[in-house]
Amino acid sequence: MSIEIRGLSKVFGKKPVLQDIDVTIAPGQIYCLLGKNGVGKSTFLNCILDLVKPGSGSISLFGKDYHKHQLEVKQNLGALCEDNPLIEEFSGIEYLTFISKLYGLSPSDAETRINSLVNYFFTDKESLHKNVGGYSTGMKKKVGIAAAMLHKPQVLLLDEPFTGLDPIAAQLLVQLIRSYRSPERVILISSHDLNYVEKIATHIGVLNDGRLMYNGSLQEFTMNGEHLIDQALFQLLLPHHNPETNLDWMFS
Ligand SMILES: Nc1ncnc2c1ncn2[C@@H]1O[C@H](COP(=O)(O)OP(=O)(O)OP(=O)(O)O)[C@@H](O)[C@H]1O
Repeated sequence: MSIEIRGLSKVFGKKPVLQDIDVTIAPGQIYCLLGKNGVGKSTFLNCILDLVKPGSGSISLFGKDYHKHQLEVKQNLGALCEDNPLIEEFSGIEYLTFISKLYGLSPSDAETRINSLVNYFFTDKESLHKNVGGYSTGMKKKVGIAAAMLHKPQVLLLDEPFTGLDPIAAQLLVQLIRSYRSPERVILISSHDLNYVEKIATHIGVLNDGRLMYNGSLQEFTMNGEHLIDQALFQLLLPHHNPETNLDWMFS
């Protein structure tokens, strides 16, 4: 049931973004991928989603080679992409209904699941009957997350799920992700929101210079809670940073 990645590399132009990455993300884990802007987190997720073609390497999900068993793998995969593409001319309800049909849910199952997700995430349910094109960033994000989870995928990938959510919605998402975790499911999340990462992660991966600079448990990362997660990340990525460099002109 795991995600197995071996020798994954990707070059854009002349820039190596991912270099020979090996990682296994096991069932039951909530694996949070961290790293500076532009380091390749979305590229990594998009390779798993088959949205970006890797230069080399192999990806298998639940023991099945992605390319040999595309349909079976994709049926068990749910994803929120960073750009969260929705169909702007549909209402939120129409969009979720459309997604439920793509995954072959029966109309009654679809209705039950959509209603419960809508009740969970949206206080203003009226707006879900208006076109998605007029939604705020956070509302679109909630629709995207609901769409990713409607079919109860075994592998859930969420790229920056907290960005744009208000603190209430973000906390609801924290609870939802925690409850969704099970020994049969793998959850992989890319995020800069360390407060929320700290609440959900079982495992952490830190991408830097194309490689996984850290890959292990959250506990180990924070040295059993001795460090806050942001301190641990800062220490790992910028151990020699001098905050006093050359900004005197701004503060005088
Ligand atoms: N389609 C593309 N063509 C060319 N370069 C790309 C493409 N997609 C991404 N890149 C480059 O690959 C690098 C990694 O981008 P990516 O979006 O994966 O980073 P990220 O870690 O998700 O960044 P952020 O935290 O800012 O969202 C960046 O330098 C980006 O400019």
